[in-house]
Amino acid sequence: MLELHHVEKLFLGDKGIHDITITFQSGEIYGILGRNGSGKTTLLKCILGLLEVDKGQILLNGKPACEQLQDIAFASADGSSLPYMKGKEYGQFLAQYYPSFSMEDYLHFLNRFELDAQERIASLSKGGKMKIELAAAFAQHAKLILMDEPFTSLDMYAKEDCIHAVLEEVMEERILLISTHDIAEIETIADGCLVLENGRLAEVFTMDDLHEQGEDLKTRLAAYRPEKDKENRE
Ligand SMILES: Nc1ncnc2c1ncn2[C@@H]1O[C@H](COP(=O)(O)OP(=O)(O)OP(=O)(O)O)[C@@H](O)[C@H]1O
Repeated sequence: MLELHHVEKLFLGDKGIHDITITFQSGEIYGILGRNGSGKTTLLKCILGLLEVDKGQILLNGKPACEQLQDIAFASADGSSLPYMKGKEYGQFLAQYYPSFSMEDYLHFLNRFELDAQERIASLSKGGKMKIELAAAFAQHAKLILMDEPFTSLDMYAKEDCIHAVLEEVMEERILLISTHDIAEIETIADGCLVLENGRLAEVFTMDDLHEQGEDLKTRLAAYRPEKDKENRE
């Protein structure tokens, strides 16, 4: 279980995230949605301990998440891999740090994503770099997997592969949080979504509830379109 209690991280000018309280159960996939600048990446970085929170608590299975980094995987479109390494070397590097990292699984995912393990990461395309991140995140066998914009640079086939891999990797003891603007993809895989607006938790819903109400993500998110935009479209 991942619990966030009144989490706050503010940058200059009151930007960041304010008073976020939410709980995710193991076995769940949640989409983190919201307009540009709404706080999605900040939230993920706080959970990962890359940003120190100003207030609040983040607990993974009852203990501070920042003390369990071995159990948290992060795949980001910004790239956290080491570009001067070859794909295979990067896996060997990670295996030294994460006891649960499986080199066999990592190479399996590289192969599945049609990546050459001997190619230098720096020379890969944006989508190629994202695939390295995803392969590393899946191979870490972490209890919590955080993905920041995983679909953005993937082609349609790689998106499909990624979706299948995500679904295969979800297990009872694991939580996946995916920050994304790709609502078609997240609608396919998520159990639920949370929406951030100006750094605050605007709403949380399960996909079952959404569909029972006869809505889809696109219609639900239309409520967050700025008034000016709405007027221009009418
Ligand atoms: N290191 C930082 N210093 C100052 N302000 C920051 C910093 N990081 C983020 N912010 C601000 O905090 C707010 C939330 O940013 P964040 O990157 O979390 O948004 P986001 O929802 O991930 O956006 P996007 O969809 O564009 O990726 C923005 O106003 C951003 O400018």
